[in-house]
Amino acid sequence: MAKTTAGKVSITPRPPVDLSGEAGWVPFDAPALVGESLRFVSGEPDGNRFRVRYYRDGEQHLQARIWFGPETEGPPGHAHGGSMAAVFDEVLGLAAWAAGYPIVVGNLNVSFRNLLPLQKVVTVESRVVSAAGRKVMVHGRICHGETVYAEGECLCITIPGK
Ligand SMILES: CCCCC/C=C\C/C=C\C/C=C\C/C=C\CCCC(=O)SCCNC(=O)CCNC(=O)[C@H](O)C(C)(C)COP(=O)(O)OP(=O)(O)OC[C@H]1O[C@@H](n2cnc3c(N)ncnc32)[C@H](O)[C@@H]1OP(=O)(O)O
Repeated sequence: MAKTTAGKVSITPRPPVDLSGEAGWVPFDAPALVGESLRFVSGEPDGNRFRVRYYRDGEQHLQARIWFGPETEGPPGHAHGGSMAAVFDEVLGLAAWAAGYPIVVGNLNVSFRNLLPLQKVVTVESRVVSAAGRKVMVHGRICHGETVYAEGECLCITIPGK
């Protein structure tokens, strides 16, 4: 933390983080699919909130590598639950779009399983598990290795005319 000449507090940018994917993952260009609107989570790739990179795995599932920066803090030293919910809203909604469904999120259930330490790179896995009529169900989890930090169940509703 440092004071600028105008007296405002500025937060020192953190160094680059490794958001590389696993073998067989292919980078996924989210803005090319849905435009530049995903700024709440993905908008500051060098900032201190989230840093995100999207991939598709060998089975075409959307995967995200996400760094939860210091500005996502909730419990001291750990990510705010709402920050994890925001990540699920974007990643699971985007997973439905990537699977060909023009949707908005109608309902999102999040189970917080473990406190997520700040400044950790985690993986957000996603699976489109069903599609019936206008309802598309997408499941996901925020995890690192064997540790699951949160699980999300997302009911997406297709937008008529899109
Ligand atoms: C001007 C609109 C622009 C829309 C966006 C356009 C383009 C988007 C372009 C790019 C997208 C960019 C990024 C995409 C990637 C990630 C996005 C992030 C995800 C989000 O950040 S997105 C924001 C948060 N999201 C909302 O802001 C939604 C607000 N909301 C609504 O817009 C309506 O509420 C809607 C459309 C959901 C439904 O409204 P509706 O009138 O079209 O349809 P209806 O109510 O009849 O529901 C039909 C059937 O779904 C069931 N159903 C509905 N809602 C349910 C619920 N909550 N729980 C359980 N079941 C539910 C009903 O029970 C019925 O089921 P049944 O047919 O069996 O009766």
